[in-house]
Amino acid sequence: MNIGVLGGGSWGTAIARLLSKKGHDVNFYVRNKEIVDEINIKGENSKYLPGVRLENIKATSDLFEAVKNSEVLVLGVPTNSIRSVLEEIKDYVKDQIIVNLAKGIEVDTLKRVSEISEEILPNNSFVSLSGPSHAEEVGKDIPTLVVVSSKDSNSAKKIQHTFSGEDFRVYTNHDLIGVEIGGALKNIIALAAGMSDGLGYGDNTKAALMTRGIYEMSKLGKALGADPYTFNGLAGIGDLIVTCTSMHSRNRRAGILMGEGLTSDEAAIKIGQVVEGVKTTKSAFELSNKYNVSMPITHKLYEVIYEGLDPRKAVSDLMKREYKEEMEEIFLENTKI
Ligand SMILES: NC(=O)C1=CN([C@@H]2O[C@H](COP(=O)(O)OP(=O)(O)OC[C@H]3O[C@@H](n4cnc5c(N)ncnc54)[C@H](O)[C@@H]3O)[C@@H](O)[C@H]2O)C=CC1
Ligand SMILES: O=C(CO)COP(=O)(O)O
Repeated sequence: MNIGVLGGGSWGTAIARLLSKKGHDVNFYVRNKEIVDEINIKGENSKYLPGVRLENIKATSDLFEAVKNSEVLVLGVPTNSIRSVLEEIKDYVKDQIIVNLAKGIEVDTLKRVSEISEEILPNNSFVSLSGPSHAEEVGKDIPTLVVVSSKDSNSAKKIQHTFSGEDFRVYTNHDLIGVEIGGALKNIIALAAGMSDGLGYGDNTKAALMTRGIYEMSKLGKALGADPYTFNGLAGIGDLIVTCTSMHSRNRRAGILMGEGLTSDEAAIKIGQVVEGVKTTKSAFELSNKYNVSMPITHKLYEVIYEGLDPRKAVSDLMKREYKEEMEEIFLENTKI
């Protein structure tokens, strides 16, 4: 199959390699010309995925070239660049299936990536790929399980078969909202878990953040129309575990730096790659207000990032909240768990 992969960061590169190893013809759009040359001449993207050999991938800085003959188009750019990339390609796109890799909620519109795609490319099927999958490990063929979701189950199944391989097992899930919201919100909790590590707190604190974190992710998901059970799966708890515990995680590492005293901007510069959780914290904060969902961790993180609250004070504020029942009645209503 002829596949265009758009976005030459770590995840786009790992996925371009995975698809080319499966025998697909990969046209890889990378904005930076020096990286294009390095991939084509030396078979490496040393800035974003050092030490990983890239073979049979045609990198190009010509967006049209990557789009024109493709049957599937993979979006590997960060969430807040998706709109501008889709606007740029919309006149050349035919009937390709769009596969999104980004995990976030657009900050200006509070839209999920599927909603942005539907707005700009209403006639193209859209599939979201999510789950615990660091590029650094997929680039080394370490066994990984992910999930794909779409409103069109045939497209989801097609992408499941297109991407699955010996070391990369793809499930389908019918709950597109849950899959997208899980992937986006886990980055917020990973920032908080990293911050807890940076402050010198322990495993108890991190386990608490992860457990209460998945609860608030599920609550917002439910309010937005997701099946809360999806948050028990790969796109929910699975991705939350890997992002809160792995040193590959950009969000966790940024959180550690913030716990050590850096601002979110300083931390993001030091990481040198997209830290999606920073903007998603703002999106989720606004969604939780709009839908009247209590999300205390997200709200405290919002205050740390956008209002300069001291992270140690944020933890102490969370500890001093009124005593309550673990699960709210309203959440348990019509919930399968
Ligand atoms: N890195 C990982 O292990 C994983 C990342 N993701 C998600 O994938 C998305 C991309 O993440 P990474 O690859 O880690 O980011 P990254 O920071 O490594 O790379 C982002 C790439 O997008 C390019 N880009 C940004 N705006 C662009 C535009 N308008 N036009 C063309 N290129 C543009 C940048 O130049 C850069 O090459 C994020 O939403 C992230 O949450 C999901 C799963 C795993
Ligand atoms: O989504 C990811 C792993 O599943 C990547 O998370 P980070 O962006 O925090 O590295």
